[in-house]
Amino acid sequence: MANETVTNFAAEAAGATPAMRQYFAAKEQYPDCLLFCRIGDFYELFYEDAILVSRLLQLTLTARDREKKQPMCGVPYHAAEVYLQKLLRMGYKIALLEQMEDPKLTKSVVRREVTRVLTPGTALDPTLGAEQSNYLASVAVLGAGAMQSCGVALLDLSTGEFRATEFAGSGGWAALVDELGRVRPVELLYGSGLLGGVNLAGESETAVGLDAIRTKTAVEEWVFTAEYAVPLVRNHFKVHSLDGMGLGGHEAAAVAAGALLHYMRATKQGGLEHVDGLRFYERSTCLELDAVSVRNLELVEPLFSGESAQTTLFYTMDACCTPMGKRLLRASLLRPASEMGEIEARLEAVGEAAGDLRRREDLRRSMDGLLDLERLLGRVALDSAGPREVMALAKTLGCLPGVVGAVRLFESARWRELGESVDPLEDLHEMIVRTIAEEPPVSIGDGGAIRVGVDPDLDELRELSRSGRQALAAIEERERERTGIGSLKVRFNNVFGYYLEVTKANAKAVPADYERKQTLVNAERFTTPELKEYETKILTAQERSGEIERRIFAELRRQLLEAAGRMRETARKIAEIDLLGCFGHLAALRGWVRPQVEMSGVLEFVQARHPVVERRMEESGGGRFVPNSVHLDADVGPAVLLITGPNMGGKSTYLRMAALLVVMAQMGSFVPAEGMRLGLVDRIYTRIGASDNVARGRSTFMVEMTETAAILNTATNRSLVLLDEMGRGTATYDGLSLAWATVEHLHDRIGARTLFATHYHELTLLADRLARLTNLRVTVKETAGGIVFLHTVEAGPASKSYGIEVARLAGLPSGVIARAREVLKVHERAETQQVREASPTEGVRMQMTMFTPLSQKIVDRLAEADVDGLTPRDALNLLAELQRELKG
Ligand SMILES: Nc1ncnc2c1ncn2[C@@H]1O[C@H](COP(=O)(O)OP(=O)(O)OP(=O)(O)O)[C@@H](O)[C@H]1O
Repeated sequence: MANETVTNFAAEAAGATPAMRQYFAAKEQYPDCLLFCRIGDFYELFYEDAILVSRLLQLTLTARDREKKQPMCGVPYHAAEVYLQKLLRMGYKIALLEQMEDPKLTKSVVRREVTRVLTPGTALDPTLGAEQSNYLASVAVLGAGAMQSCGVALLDLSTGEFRATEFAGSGGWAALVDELGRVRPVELLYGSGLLGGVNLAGESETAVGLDAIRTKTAVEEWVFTAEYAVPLVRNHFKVHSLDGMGLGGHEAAAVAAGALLHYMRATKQGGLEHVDGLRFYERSTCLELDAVSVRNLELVEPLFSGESAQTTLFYTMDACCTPMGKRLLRASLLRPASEMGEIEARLEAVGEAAGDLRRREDLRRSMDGLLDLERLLGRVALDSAGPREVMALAKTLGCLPGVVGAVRLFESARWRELGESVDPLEDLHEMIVRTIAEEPPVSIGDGGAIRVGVDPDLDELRELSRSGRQALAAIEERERERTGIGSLKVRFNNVFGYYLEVTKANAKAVPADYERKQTLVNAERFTTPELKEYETKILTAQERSGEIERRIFAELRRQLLEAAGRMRETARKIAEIDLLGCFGHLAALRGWVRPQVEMSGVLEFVQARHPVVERRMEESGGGRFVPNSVHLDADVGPAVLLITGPNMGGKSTYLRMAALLVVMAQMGSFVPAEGMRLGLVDRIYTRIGASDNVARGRSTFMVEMTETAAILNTATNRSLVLLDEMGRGTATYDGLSLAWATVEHLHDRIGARTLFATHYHELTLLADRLARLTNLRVTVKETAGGIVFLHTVEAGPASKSYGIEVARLAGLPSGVIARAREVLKVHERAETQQVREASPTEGVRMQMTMFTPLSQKIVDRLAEADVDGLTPRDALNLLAELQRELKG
């Protein structure tokens, strides 16, 4: 997010002090960044930056000059981190202009340079949840039209995960935007010409994609050329060809990745050692969920921001023990598998874990102490890990053999594979424990981080400074006796080094060989030649041991980073182990069953429950979820289920339940039902409820139609389509006609398994015409006191609508309810009349009459007219008459 600069820095620089000239030069170089300029113990901001930041962070705005022409605000250097993180979270970019020399040692002005640019996608956010990723994304578009290919690369610096993919053809851009909508990067890099050249909103109206990305950074266009970007990738990974990463023939993906690496360099991000691999991935290898469905189904985030995350499937299924497992769970929810073998292997492993409480609990307990291996490694690579964090890494590594042991007690193929292939990294654990002290200090500069026995020189120097300190204690004792001053103390500070301190009152008793160093209000400080000698000894010893500790620590860091690839591989395996354990745990705890997956068009579940709603009802003690069944078969049986029934009856819940169970099954999890048969689904489409896109300038109806268009244009007979209350956002007849035609198209042309919930009772008549459409209804019981929702779904169309009843339950004034009943009666009578008038032999026409009565009469007249027998005059008269009728 560029902050607009209005100050003319070139003009300001002309009469500026040397320090400010440095500032202006840096500002020119990084115009889209907030420039934090280090001056002494503060970071200062000037001009527009100062005005903006003082407002955003509630800082006091001052000025550098009397005339207040140079606004200024600042934050203390030591507390800067908090402020920087806040600004990054708001989407701003920050350049740090640091002092490159010790001000004490320079006579002229201190040299300053921008040492690092912090951006939302490159800075580590300490508040990031374990399951969340912090993606920096980059997009590259090569070619045009049918030859176009759109590449995207994603890097999570906190874990080192780096992957790329591309989408070819004219629909490539829309697919890419959709992918971004699902991944939700915090920052997006693009070629400076791109976002202007491609109509962002136009091609993909439905996309949650680009709008949601707060920080978009334009990079020079030439960076996105294959000649420049591809060699960057090759050089970074030290490979001759990108084929090994699966990137051969995927130039757009490689270019996006290269541009991303360029940006890391341009913003001076050090420590990319843990980014040791780049992986090409393909969306088609998983069950595709577009950004709209991910949102509608509340897979990982609640539908409306600000709502509790408890409505998400992620929350309901998160029983993972480790942060790696949580991240994999989240990723799997967004990309469930679509390959039979993979799903079966997982289900088998989950089944084994679910059936054996002892082994399962042993496994889960063995993962209890595991910290975030990937993030710790990330911190080591970025050189922000101190000795304590390295020790924490060791503790985590120390748990690995236990995990491996527990995994090996299982027998199914997937467990065996994992048990045999996971590297317990015992050598790395050993290496750290051998090097770092048991209870190390936070920072390496504090001393004492390296274990005794690692380096003889270090041990000797430590001994020296220790004996030196002992000698000082002895001096203190001796001098107290010699001078008779009981309160005499040997002390130390950074400015004066070691000194003898006596109170003012005792100053007279000081011997002649004491040399005065400093006078305070209540005390005098002295030194002696002997003290000086020890001081030099101790300080040099400390300095030298500090150097040795730093050297050893850096060497350890280097060795750890050399093994970064192994650690990341292990972290991946641990994530998988954790996830399978979690699924096993959930299956056993909640009585979920193994779905039967097959290559067919079937979707069938018996007595299924919506996992999230059921859990929430349990937690709030709000009754019991009523299980329901579904039977669909895209190949031979019913392909479209049309669900009618009152508001609040449970239609949406039923639809969502179907989709969630498919997602769960294809992730390899058991499902909340008595039984489930699932012919693998290639893609889930959802068109559910009103979207809040209105805020972004698109009408609800427009969004609904764009989403429906996407479904009708791309769904296959292996897809699952959910349509909830389609056509509501426009005039009743328009909406009904569109819904009608959509159902026909899905039924006749696509044959996708479809669940269609609607309030248009007229649609239930479609069952007479469409052989593979089945009517279902949610049931209610009418009692003397009103209606009771039973939430059971049964065969047949709903007999009547209960809108007014539901409105009464909602507390509409009784006068309004009574009047609504009257109006309804009038309308119902009129409608019945029209139905009677229509020819009973022509079923289709009768249905049409129900919602286009007027035009139908005209159509009938036209059909009856004997065109050959009409004179031109009669024809004109007929035309005039029909028009009159139309105009009413
Ligand atoms: N099978 C069920 N068992 C128990 N409660 C249920 C069940 N299905 C739905 N409910 C509850 O009933 C309420 C209404 O459900 P839902 O939103 O699915 O109804 P709807 O028919 O789609 O309503 P509308 O037409 O107004 O959108 C929700 O609070 C939901 O938790």
